[in-house]
Amino acid sequence: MAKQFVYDDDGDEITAWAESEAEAVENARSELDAAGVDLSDDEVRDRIRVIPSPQRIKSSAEEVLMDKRRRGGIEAAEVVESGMDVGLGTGSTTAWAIAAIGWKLDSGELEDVRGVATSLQSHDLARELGIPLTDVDGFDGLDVAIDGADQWDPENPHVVKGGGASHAREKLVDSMADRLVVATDDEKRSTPLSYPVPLSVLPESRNVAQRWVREMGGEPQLRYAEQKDGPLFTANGNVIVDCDFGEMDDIEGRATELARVPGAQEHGLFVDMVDSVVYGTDDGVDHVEF
Ligand SMILES: O=C[C@H](O)[C@H](O)[C@H](O)COP(=O)(O)O
Repeated sequence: MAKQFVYDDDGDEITAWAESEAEAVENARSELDAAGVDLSDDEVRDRIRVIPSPQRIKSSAEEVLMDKRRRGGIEAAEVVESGMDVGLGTGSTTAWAIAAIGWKLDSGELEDVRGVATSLQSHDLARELGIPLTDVDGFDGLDVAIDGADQWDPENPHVVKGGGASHAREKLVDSMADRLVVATDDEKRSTPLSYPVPLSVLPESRNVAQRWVREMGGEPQLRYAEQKDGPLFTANGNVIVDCDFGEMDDIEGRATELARVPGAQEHGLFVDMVDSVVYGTDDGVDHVEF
């Protein structure tokens, strides 16, 4: 995980990013010297916190560090209260929500929160931040889930998810929550939704699935891995067909059709599941409630 040093002196914020604590102290030292601030190494270490590392997330470093995603994620964590059981989503925006929950537990602002991760990467981030974790078998339901979106609709409680191939476990965890809060940014807003829908299928059904999607009027694309030959495999050993239908006016109809594809495991349409959207903008954060 990456480290961030934060120092706020009368509203002047000094930040130094690094991959290790030693590097963070060193970077912080040069920032502090330049600003003429005198802090001991121990004081510097006290102000270093864990932040999401771009290497562990599908998105590029630029996306992970994008201000509006960071703002959206951190603000979304405000819904978490002490004693809650929380679904922890996946992606560059939710990573900031997970980080913010960890910081609040560390400072004592939150107590007795348990998380259920929607992916290995969210599990590892939460563990490093000291968030107690369990799995779906430990619960009948969760108080809230915070998750990202590849596209969201400001007029309807639906999102497209699965850009990071984690939509199956996300749907399981998110559907268990009394409230699903989507953490995102204003650039992913669209009415109607039109983002290609990820459909995870058994590897053997990849060609059949693509034929079915073409017959539905969609344009299928098998998702290929980076730094590995051939298709990308999900955490459960399935492959992904991204299905481009253009604008989806009948989202319930699309969801039903996709679920019928032979060998389909899960699709990335989250229909009627969203309770709130918290989205970062160029100059702040906004909310939509459903
Ligand atoms: O499979 C990945 C998830 O559905 C993510 O929540 C989604 O791709 C959004 O991720 P990000 O916030 O990185 O754009």
